[in-house]
Amino acid sequence: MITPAEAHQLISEHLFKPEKETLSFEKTRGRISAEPILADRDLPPFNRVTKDGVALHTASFDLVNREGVIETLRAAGDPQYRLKDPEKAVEIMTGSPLPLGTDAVVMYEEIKREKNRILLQEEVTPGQNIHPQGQDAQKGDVLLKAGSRMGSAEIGLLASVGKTELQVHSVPKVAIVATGNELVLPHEEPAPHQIRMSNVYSLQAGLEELGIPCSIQIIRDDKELLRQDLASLLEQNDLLICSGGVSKGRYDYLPEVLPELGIQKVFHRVRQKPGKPLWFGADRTKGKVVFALPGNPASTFSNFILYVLPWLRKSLGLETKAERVVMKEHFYNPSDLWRHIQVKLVSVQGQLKAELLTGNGSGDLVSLAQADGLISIPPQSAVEADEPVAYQSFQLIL
Ligand SMILES: Nc1nc2c(c(=O)[nH]1)N[C@H]1C(S)=C(S)[C@@H](COP(=O)(O)OP(=O)(O)OC[C@H]3O[C@@H](n4cnc5c(N)ncnc54)[C@H](O)[C@@H]3O)O[C@H]1N2
Ligand code: MOO
Repeated sequence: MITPAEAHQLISEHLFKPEKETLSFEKTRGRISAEPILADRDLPPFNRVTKDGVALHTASFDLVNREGVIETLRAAGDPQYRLKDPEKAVEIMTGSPLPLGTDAVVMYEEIKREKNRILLQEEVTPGQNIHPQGQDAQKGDVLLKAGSRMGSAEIGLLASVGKTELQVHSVPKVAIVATGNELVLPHEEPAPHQIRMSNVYSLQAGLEELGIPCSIQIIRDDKELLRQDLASLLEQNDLLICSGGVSKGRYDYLPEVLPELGIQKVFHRVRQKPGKPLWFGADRTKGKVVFALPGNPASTFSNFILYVLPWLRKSLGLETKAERVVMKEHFYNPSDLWRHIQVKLVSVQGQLKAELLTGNGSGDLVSLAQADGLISIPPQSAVEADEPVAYQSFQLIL
């Protein structure tokens, strides 16, 4: 049996090779850019007024008596105005270009006003309430490097620079496969010996959070059916994520059927709990990869987090950050397997610490829903309270 580190090494030798594709900017959520995003003009594009009030020229306006007259009114969206009489002021709105011939804006709250006459209540400094042209970025500046993940803020940025189409890395076509005769659909009433399938929906939701669409297929524990259905799924997809049917059971056919379909086994079984029976295989010539995850809910989910996600990250050219978290309490792992333990992050005197969740083993989906992530403890080793340990968050950011 191989170690988790050896499994990671082997997985990284069979990465998906993304191509470049162009998407409309609103559709890029979760995707990784394949080109830099440049400022198409200075940001802000003009000296932008940041308060509703009046613009004036500090050297010409009567700042001794702090009084003067409003020459005109301009709204945001009006072309830039040029002050005609330097001793006067322009009534101006947030978002307008600063009128030529003025160098400060006084907000309404600091003005007393009678018709067109104004009396300033406070000192005025040149440059106040002005967001200078090009202060955030200059035309041609790189705002986001190629390889950036498109989230909500990034999509707003694309809109602001008029980048309505973006080259991104393609993502693998993914099918999620549930196997098992005991499984029924979530809306069905299970017989006493049946269970509602849940794993595939966790995986689907996880992939969707990453901007990766997928299909779901349920296949009964029937060798011939598996052969047929998997063959057609392998035709149409780059990645299959199976859940269940990889252990020692009489009906655990995947390790036998997948190689018959050209998916060579890279490894089966990892020295870890949960998720020991993890099976990974690939068809190098066709560039297909299969993760067959053990069916217990906690095993499926932890293997997805610990192996499938890093595979996706590496395939898309993203680094995986090695996270660490401080333990709240002591833990000893007496077994010869790596233990991946669900933890909840709790605040202890202002510091986040990992509290162990003692669920009911790999089949326990209830404790999984309370966990924030997993810590990994090597075999026959202890971690003490306040000691940092390897941590993998359940937050599915690629
Ligand atoms: N003789 C041995 N038996 C088992 C071993 C072993 O080493 N020797 N390993 C155990 C471990 S560890 C795990 S984990 C499981 C993995 O088994 P399978 O991958 O073959 O999974 P199944 O037997 O099909 O299902 C296990 C369990 O999970 C439930 N399940 C399956 N699919 C779903 C789904 N989509 N949603 C919710 N729950 C699902 C299934 O009903 C079973 O209860 O094998 C041990 N056995
Ligand atoms: O490795 Mo299994 O996941 O303990 O139940």
